[in-house]
Amino acid sequence: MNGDPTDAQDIIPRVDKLARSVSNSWNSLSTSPSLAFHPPQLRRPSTVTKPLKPFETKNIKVLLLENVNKTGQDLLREQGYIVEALKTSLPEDQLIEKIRDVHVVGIRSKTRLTAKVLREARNLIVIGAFCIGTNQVDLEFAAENGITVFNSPFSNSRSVAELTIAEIIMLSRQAGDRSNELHNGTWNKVSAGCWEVRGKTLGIIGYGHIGSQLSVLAETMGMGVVYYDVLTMMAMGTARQLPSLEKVLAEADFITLHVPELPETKNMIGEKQFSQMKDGSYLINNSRGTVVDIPSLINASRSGKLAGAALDVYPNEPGGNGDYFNNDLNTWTTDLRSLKNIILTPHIGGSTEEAQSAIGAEVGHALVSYVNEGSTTGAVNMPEVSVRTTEPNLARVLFIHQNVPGVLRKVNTILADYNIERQKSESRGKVAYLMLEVSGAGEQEIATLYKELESVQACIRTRVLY
Ligand SMILES: NC(=O)c1ccc[n+]([C@@H]2O[C@H](COP(=O)([O-])OP(=O)(O)OC[C@H]3O[C@@H](n4cnc5c(N)ncnc54)[C@H](O)[C@@H]3O)[C@@H](O)[C@H]2O)c1
Ligand SMILES: O=C(O)CC[C@@H](O)C(=O)O
Repeated sequence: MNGDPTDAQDIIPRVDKLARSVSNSWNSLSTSPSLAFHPPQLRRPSTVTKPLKPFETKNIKVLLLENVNKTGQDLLREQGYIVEALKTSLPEDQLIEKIRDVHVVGIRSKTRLTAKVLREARNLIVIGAFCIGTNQVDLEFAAENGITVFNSPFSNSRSVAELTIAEIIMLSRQAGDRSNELHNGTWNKVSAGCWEVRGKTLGIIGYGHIGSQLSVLAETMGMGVVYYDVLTMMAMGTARQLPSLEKVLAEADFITLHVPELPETKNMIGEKQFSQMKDGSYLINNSRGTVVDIPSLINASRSGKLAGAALDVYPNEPGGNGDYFNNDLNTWTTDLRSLKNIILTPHIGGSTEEAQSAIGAEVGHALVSYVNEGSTTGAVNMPEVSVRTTEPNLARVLFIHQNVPGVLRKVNTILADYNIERQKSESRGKVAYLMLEVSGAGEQEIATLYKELESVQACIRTRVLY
């Protein structure tokens, strides 16, 4: 990352340097910025052969995939980081090649950052998921290897809720089919099986950010709302929480899914659940493709049990744009395309200018704040720690370590001769994060301190900002 080839043999004795901008509002340290860290798989005592030096911001390498919004890209470029932005995700082999060298990676929903991929990402310190879902990242492996993950928990929620409202009306009026027919030259003016949504019941599965926002919008259109959530959630307006999925399925005219991808939500709606729905009901899935068993949906649609469906997400989605649905992306793609009154959209629920720009700003700021200051506020897999200071001439130590007894004692022994100005520590599962600032340490002392901290058995990753 300092321009040397990142050969594992070379890295072991090397103290890496990362950039720290002096010219941005996130930078609370006014001293010459510098940062050192050691890659996770090199977590063992090593000899620091090069002294720590203040470093250049241009040494931070960022890889952005999946067309991350310009707001986010600009924010990172303004820091002086070297940013490579690609429009698509990458197949695993190409991803592994690219990710080897970078300190920051930004993705959306298509890039799978598995343990296999992350193991190769020896310089990676942080992942930005420029979306809500983080199911595409092995969060536990990342945390246990000192890689912090950020997302944007609600910047696109409104966009998803609005799309869902549009789909409820479009399905209820069979407007998608009528539009397709007219595109093909056929005038087909019918009212049979077309309904107003006023007075109908919407069943929301997963009453979080999106589900609860949708609840408010649906009530303003005169719909009744019932919902199911594993947690007890405060009802918006006159909505009612029901005690089971089955009860919501039995009562609602429209079912809409807003749960995360989890082992418990896989095929949450299958043959049995379709049989529990009202005849002639509608299903909308704008959450994750694994939540609905597609062959069961095809059966329910063909049998007339379902009067319509809208799908924005699929168990298997392509990494970029193209004519994938012509080429049987999944075994059932052709069957799905042949169904009546089914709206198929290419995972665009959160794809609005407003949402993407807000996500770019939110995740971009979180990445800068982590790289430049070590702040994990809002991280999805790390203990949340941040320290704000305006004092000059401090060295900030960031120490991610295994959450085992005795570590703080060892660290404080190492630091015994320094004046610790402040110290914060938090744990989360198997990982703990200690952030502290010392005054009066020169470059040589910092190099020694770094070396000693890094040799603590439980150390996962340490960086020193000065
Ligand atoms: N189509 C898109 O473009 C798009 C955009 C944004 C989000 N999403 C997806 O939508 C999901 C929901 O988003 P959100 O922001 O509302 O998330 P959220 O975390 O705010 O809410 C999810 C809710 O689901 C509940 N839940 C979890 N497991 C459940 C289960 N087994 N049964 C019932 N309820 C359960 C949770 O308790 C929570 O209240 C995201 O995880 C993401 O995968 C899709
Ligand atoms: O933009 C995307 O690719 C994902 C959108 C959505 O599914 C999310 O999780 O926020």
